[in-house]
Amino acid sequence: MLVFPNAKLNLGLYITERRPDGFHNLESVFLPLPWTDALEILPAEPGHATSIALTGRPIPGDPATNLCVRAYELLQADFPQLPSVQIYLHKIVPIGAGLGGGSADAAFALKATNELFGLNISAAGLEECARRLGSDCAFFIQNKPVLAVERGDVFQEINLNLSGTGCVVVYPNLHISTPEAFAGITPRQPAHGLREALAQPLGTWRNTVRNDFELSLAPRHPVLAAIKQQLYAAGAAYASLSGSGSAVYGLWAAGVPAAMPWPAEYTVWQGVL
Ligand SMILES: C[C@@](CO)(OP(=O)(O)O)[C@H](O)COP(=O)(O)OP(=O)(O)OC[C@H]1O[C@@H](n2ccc(N)nc2=O)[C@H](O)[C@@H]1O
Ligand SMILES: Nc1ncnc2c1ncn2[C@@H]1O[C@H](COP(=O)(O)OP(=O)(O)O)[C@@H](O)[C@H]1O
Repeated sequence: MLVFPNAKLNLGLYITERRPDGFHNLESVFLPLPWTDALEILPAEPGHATSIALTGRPIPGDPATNLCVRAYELLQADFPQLPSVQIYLHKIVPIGAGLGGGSADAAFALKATNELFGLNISAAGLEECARRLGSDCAFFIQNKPVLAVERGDVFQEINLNLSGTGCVVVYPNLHISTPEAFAGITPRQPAHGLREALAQPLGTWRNTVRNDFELSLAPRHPVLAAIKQQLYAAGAAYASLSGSGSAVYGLWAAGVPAAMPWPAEYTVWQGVL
C-alpha cells in the first residue's frame, strides 16, 4: 500500500506551562501542508524479517529505529498475527524543521497497516497508538486543522478556511532539535487567545499570532528572523516559524507570490493551501 505522509504548519504556538512529566502544555493550531514523503508497506517475502529501505533526504539515526518501523512494531505487539513487512520510505520533507515529517510518516504507517491488514482500529484507537510515538503524531491520524492543546496531542475543533491562500515554506538547511528548542523556553500565557486571533482576517495575525520558539531561538539562529523579514518584504500577509523550527513560512491571501531568490542550500516549498 502506497501513501503520501504530508507535513504540517503551526499557526501560533504558545508554550504555557511545564508539566510534571517533563513535557510542556501548549496551544497551537496544526494545519496540514501538502508537502509529502512517499511511503509503501508490503508484506515481506516469506522468511524475511521486517526491513526498511530509505531513499531521498538522509534521515539521522539507525533505520531500525525509524518511526515507520516503530509504528509497525507497535501494532505488531497488539496484533501478533501481523506478518513481517518491507517498508519503503522516500524522504522529501525536511527533518528537524518543525514540519512534523517524522510524526507524519509514523501516523501514515499506522493508518496504512490498519487498512492493508484489515485491523479495523478506530480513529481514536490509532490516535492512542500515535501518542506513544510522538506528541504531534496523533494529529496526522485525522489530518485536518485543529486547535491542539496539552502536550499537542489533544484536539479541539476549529473553523478555519484558508483554501486559496498562497504559502511559501523556507527551510534554511538547519536542523533544530525539538528537546533543545524546549530547553530555551520560559512558559507563559499568551497575550491574545489563539482561537479569537485566528478568527480575525489574515492581515491582522502579524500583530496577534506568535510562535514562542521564535524569541528563544533568535539569538542562536539569526537566519530565522532574516527569512521572516524577507517573506514580509515580498508581501506576505503573515509569516512565522513553524513548530520548533527551523522552517519559516509566509502566507499570501491571494495565491502564491512570484519566485523569490533564496540561497542554493535552502529547500523551498511553494503552493496553495
Ligand atoms: C512542539 C511541536 C509543535 O508542533 O514541535 P515540532 O516537532 O513541530 O517542531 C511538537 O508538538 C512536538 O512534537 P514531537 O516532535 O512529536 O515531540 P516529542 O517527540 O513527543 O518530544 C520531543 C521532546 O520535546 C519536548 N516536548 C515535546 C512536546 C511537548 N508538548 N512538550 C515538550 O517538552 C520534550 O523534551 C520531548 O522529549
Ligand atoms: N521517518 C522519519 N522521518 C524523519 N525523521 C525521523 C524519521 N524517523 C525517525 N526520525 C527522527 O526524528 C527526528 C525528528 O524528525 P522530524 O519529525 O522531521 O522533526 P520536526 O517535527 O522537528 O520537523 C529526526 O532527527 C530523526 O532522527
